[in-house]
Amino acid sequence: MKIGVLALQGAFIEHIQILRGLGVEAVEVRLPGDLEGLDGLIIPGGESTTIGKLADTYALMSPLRQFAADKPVWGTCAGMIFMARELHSGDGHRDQPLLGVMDVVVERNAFGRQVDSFITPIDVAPFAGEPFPAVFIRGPRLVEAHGEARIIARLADGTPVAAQEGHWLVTSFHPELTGDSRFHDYFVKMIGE
Ligand SMILES: NC(=O)CC[C@H](N)C(=O)O
Repeated sequence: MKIGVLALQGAFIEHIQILRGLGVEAVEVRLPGDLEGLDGLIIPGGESTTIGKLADTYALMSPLRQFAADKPVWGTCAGMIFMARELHSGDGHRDQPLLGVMDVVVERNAFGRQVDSFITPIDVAPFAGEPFPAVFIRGPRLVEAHGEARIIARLADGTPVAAQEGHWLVTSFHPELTGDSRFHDYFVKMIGE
C-alpha cells in the first residue's frame, strides 16, 4: 500500500512520519504525476487558502478530483475545508479554490484564533468508547452533513468535528500532532476495504 500526502504547504511531514511508523509507504505529492500508483491521499492541515491557490497553480485541481472520485482521501483541518462542497467563513472569504468533493458544509476558523488552540478528548464512533486526544488549531467546524456523509465524532458539547462519506474522511483537528495513530490506522483500513 502506498499513501500520498499533499505537500504544498502545512503539516505534511508529520502525516508521513506516522504512516511510516505504521509500516506504510508514504510519499509527498506536489505535481499531478505524483498521484500515479497511490492507494490513498491525505490532505494536511495548514492554510486552506494557500493550499487551494497552490493546487490551482500546479494544475492539481482536476487530477485531485479525478483521484478522489474512486480513491480514499482524508482531509485534516485545512484539508477538511479544501474537500468540502461549501464553505462558510466568519471573515467573508468564500471565494477560495475548493476540491468540493465531500457533501459537507464547513465554517473556517470556528474555534477562534491561533492562541485559542486546545486539545480535548473526543468520542469517535469507530473507536468504541476510548476517547481520542483531538488537537484544534484554528480549525473548521462541520456545519452540515448531507446525503451519505455521516458525523463520526463530536465535541462534548455536541459540535460535529469529523465525518465520513464512503471513502472520504474529514477531521477538524490534527491526529498527526498526537502520539495516537488510531485515525491513521482507520484510514489505512478504509483503503484496504
Ligand atoms: N490548522 C489548520 O489547518 C488551520 C486551518 C486554517 N484556519 C484555514 O482556514 O485553512
